[in-house]
Amino acid sequence: MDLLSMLNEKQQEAVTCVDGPLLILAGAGSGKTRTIIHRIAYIIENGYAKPWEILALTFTNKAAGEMRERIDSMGIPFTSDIWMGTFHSICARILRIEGHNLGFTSNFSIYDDDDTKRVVKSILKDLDISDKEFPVEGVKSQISLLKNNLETSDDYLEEHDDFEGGYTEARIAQIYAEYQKRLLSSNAMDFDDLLLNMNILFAKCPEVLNKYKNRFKYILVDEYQDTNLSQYAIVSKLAEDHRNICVCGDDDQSIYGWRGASIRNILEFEEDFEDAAVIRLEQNYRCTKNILNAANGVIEHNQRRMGKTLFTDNDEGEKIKYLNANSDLEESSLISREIFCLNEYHGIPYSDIAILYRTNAQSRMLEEGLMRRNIPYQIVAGTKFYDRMEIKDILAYLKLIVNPQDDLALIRVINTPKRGIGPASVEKIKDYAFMKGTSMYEVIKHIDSSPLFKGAIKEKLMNFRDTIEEIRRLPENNGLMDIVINTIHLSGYEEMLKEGKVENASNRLENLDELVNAAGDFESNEEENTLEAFLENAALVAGVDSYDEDSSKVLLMTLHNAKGLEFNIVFMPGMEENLFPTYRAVNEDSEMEEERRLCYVGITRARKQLYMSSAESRRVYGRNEYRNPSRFLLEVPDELIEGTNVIKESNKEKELLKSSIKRIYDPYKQSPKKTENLFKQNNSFSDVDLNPGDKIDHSAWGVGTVVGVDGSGEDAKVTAAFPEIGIKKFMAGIAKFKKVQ
Ligand SMILES: Nc1ncnc2c1ncn2[C@@H]1O[C@H](COP(=O)(O)OP(=O)(O)OP(=O)(O)O)[C@@H](O)[C@H]1O
Ligand SMILES: [Mg+2]
Repeated sequence: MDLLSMLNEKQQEAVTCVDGPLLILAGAGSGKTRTIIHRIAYIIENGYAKPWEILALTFTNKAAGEMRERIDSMGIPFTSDIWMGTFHSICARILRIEGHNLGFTSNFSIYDDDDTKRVVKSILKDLDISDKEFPVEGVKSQISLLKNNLETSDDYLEEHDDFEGGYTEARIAQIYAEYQKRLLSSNAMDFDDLLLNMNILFAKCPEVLNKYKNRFKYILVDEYQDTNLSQYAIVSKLAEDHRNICVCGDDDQSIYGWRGASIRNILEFEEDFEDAAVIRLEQNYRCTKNILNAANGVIEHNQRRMGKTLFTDNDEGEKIKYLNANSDLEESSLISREIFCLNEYHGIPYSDIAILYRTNAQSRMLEEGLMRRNIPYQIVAGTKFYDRMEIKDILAYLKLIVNPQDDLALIRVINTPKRGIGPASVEKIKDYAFMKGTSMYEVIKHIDSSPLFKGAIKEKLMNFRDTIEEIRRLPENNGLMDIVINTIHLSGYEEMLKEGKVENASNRLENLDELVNAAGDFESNEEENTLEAFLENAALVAGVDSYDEDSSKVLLMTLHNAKGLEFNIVFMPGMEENLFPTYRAVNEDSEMEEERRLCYVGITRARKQLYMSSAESRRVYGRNEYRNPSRFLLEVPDELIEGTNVIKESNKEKELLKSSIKRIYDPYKQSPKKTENLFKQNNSFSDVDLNPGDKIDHSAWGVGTVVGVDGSGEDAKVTAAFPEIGIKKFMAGIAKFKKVQ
């Protein structure tokens, strides 16, 4: 197959200059992902490397699956041997083989968000730290940020072991160290550990690093603008000898700064890899002219850009349609009516249509609108099927039989279904295991000969042990699907649900059926179809990995989840100030630029037609709030956007609208002083009396919990924890926040 004929000249150049560092820097829809796919095929076909000598990192597992399929369809053999996946899944794979160097066995568990929170909670309890002072969510994000910036718990503890140097930091250091200790003794890693431990492993065991340096002759990274320091460190170490690293990205699409991703990685690639070739792709193949120009018009308002030009030979296409609604309810009706018409009168399949929104909370209203018109839809959510309670319970049984050291899994299942083993007994087992330096299951396993329990409770524990041992024997003569079916049965879970005493029992039974199906699919489709591999997949697969494109349903997802994807028709609802851009960004230039990049990502997902909409009032925290249209709407050049018959403004009114928006945000650009006054005026941030435990809404960091207050009045120093952001300190008199009830 002629691999080059389907590419333009620049793309061909990017595919054929195989050796040495290469940065493909290009705007949306210019074929970066396509170029990566062809480059891999080219490398293999021309004998530069075998499939198993190539490492390709993608942003989602779904993207990796699609890449593999595409390469396969080009007639390239052994594509399943290419190391292709997300950073997390590739690291998990390597750590299964090499983790013993760090004290993990190959069957370590992967803890998700919820598991992580449970561990933090129990540490706070054991160390007698109040979760009012250190909210679980805040501690969790703080640890995550430290990990992604390559701060190990040992280093951090060393730097902050002394309370004089900062109470909060010292406490966090203590919790972080204990957290790592517990994960290690449970033979478990959280998501960030997969990356951090990989770095620690490379630093600690040069021979392991060398092994993988030699194995991966070519490294390719898609969506490079959203890698964090920890990820960057992994690829740059792997590539430091041969330097055959090709990264592609778009600085204008960097949207994960809030999660620790660093645009620095793309900005400084040329410094990190001297004499790197840089190829710019300038032709967009995805969007109509109008859509592309609208996207360009918006992103131009950002200051911090590397600067790119992007053109398309595609048709001009339709103008962008703006729907203006009275309320969020009306917005959802307008959107579903439009979708209904597109399908009914224009024959557009539902699966061509996507609704992309800023926050998950917007989906409920949109869903209701679609339901009213019987429009089939599918939500691609960040929360996963595997997050449901019943699914997690059964997976915990499976995790426990794979990794008996996993205390968290044990605690989850020991009394689910109810077996009369109460918290006091669990605590007793935990303490005893701690004293003996062993796992809780190990204690239960030898409960017969243990003096720890007597009588009825001993019997109950022995029964539980027998159940687990029976489940443990399942893999000896059962395939994956039968293991799952039998676990649901033997654990007593099925009976519990069938008795109907649990809320939503029938729904949960259906979900468990779905889990059985998932196991069945995995068993027949995956080459490595072991229970271990299934559990790993369940831990790492995200909602966005599992949606079905062929299902003839409208897709709903957040703008963040839509990265890298394309749809014929895109709706962007909620184009309002304080929603998109989020209110957190209004006073913070760098956050505003990230919001604008997110808008650019949204617009450029559309191939043929884009709708944007806003509501004049929206229910927020149970109150109706008056809304102003988003500044991003007005940044779309006038000639590219049109109202439909539902648009209410006359041109004159539109002008008024525009000037009202200017009034809202122009002062922010002027002097900081003015901004502050304006903020105070608009939001009535008056003097507030704060105490630890109070919830506040901060202009930049969102809703958080006050951890400490030092001093009083305007000069008081406030320490507060913000989910996803971490612990922040600020002066009460200067910061912009309000107390929330
Ligand atoms: N040379 C080409 N000829 C025809 N179509 C192309 C060409 N290059 C890319 N395309 C098509 O353009 C669309 C966008 O390509 P691709 O998804 O690779 O872009 P991208 O740069 O990765 O976009 P994003 O920044 O959104 O990730 C795809 O449908 C792709 O098949
Ligand atoms: Mg792409």
